[in-house]
Amino acid sequence: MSTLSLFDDFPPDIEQLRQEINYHSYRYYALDDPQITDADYDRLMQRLRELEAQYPASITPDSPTQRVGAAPLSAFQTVVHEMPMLSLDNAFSDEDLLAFNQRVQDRLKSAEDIEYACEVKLDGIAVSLLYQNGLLVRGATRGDGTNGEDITQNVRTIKSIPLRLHGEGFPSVLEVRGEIYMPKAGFNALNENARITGEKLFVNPRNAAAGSLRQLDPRITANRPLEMCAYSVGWVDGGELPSTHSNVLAALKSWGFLTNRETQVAKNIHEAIAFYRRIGEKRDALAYDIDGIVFKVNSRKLQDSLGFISRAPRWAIAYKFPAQEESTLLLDVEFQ
Ligand SMILES: NC(=O)c1cnc(OC2CCCC2)nc1N
Repeated sequence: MSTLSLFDDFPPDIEQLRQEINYHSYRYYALDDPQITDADYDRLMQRLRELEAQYPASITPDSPTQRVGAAPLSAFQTVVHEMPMLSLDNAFSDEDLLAFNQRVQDRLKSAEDIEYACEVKLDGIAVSLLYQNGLLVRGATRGDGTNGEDITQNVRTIKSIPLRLHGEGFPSVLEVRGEIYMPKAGFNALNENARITGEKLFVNPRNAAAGSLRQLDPRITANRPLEMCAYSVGWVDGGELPSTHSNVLAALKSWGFLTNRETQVAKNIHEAIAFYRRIGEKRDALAYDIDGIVFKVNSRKLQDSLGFISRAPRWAIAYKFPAQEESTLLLDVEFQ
């Protein structure tokens, strides 16, 4: 059956309604600027569910009604990352950061100021999302950097993860990397509910996010308040990326991803340190846990010439904040 005839048989508003809902999701999650109320959004979703129940053949994998799969998995499959997911070198003082900047300049044989992209370091679970021709085909944990776990069913339930990329100009193969985390408010509500129902409490939002992603039943994951923030690109094919990391983040936002609003470009390492101070002062007021700031050489050409030391890039460093109040760590198997 040709696509044309497929849609000929259904009222055209099913596809149009789907696109309208996806547009409102884009405005809500990527632009943080919704045009309709949550109640109106829910009414549109209810309408789509009714129409798809009437015309089941019209359902597409990227329909917003298809986020929660049915059958729980018996186990997670292993995914081999086409490009290793790297870890980050740490800095614990201004001196460490200045030394990092000096190493970058020495390596580049340049005394020029280095421009840095400055990002909050979200305290969640690193994840890889693979898109082919704009459709989400795979979600995986970082694992050991080379082998991760296939959690596609679970990432599909997270509303800030687009099932289909928005807009255009994206490469035919695009691997987006980011952090899945649980905002503080969602964590507190989840634990409040667990207290009432006598279920296990989570120690902190990171553990709660890891526990929620580790569920073999996606219906449980679907009920957890998880968000995903994109912060880099891995494997790319069939297209070019912008020349700076900050413009890659802008492109990811235009394609429908949540990117962190605190992100800024520092002209040099001294502005980077000022950014670290400023975010450090507002850390407790942020809606999510962070454990530092990630500084990345903004020029992707310079990133390529700097390369990596074994598993950590020479072009990026995490400047950590002092650990917050130590919580009694319950034994809990976690995703890396
Ligand atoms: N937890 C974060 O928020 C975070 C982690 N990692 C990175 O970038 C790494 C990825 C590959 C080299 C630099 N950025 C982040 N914002």
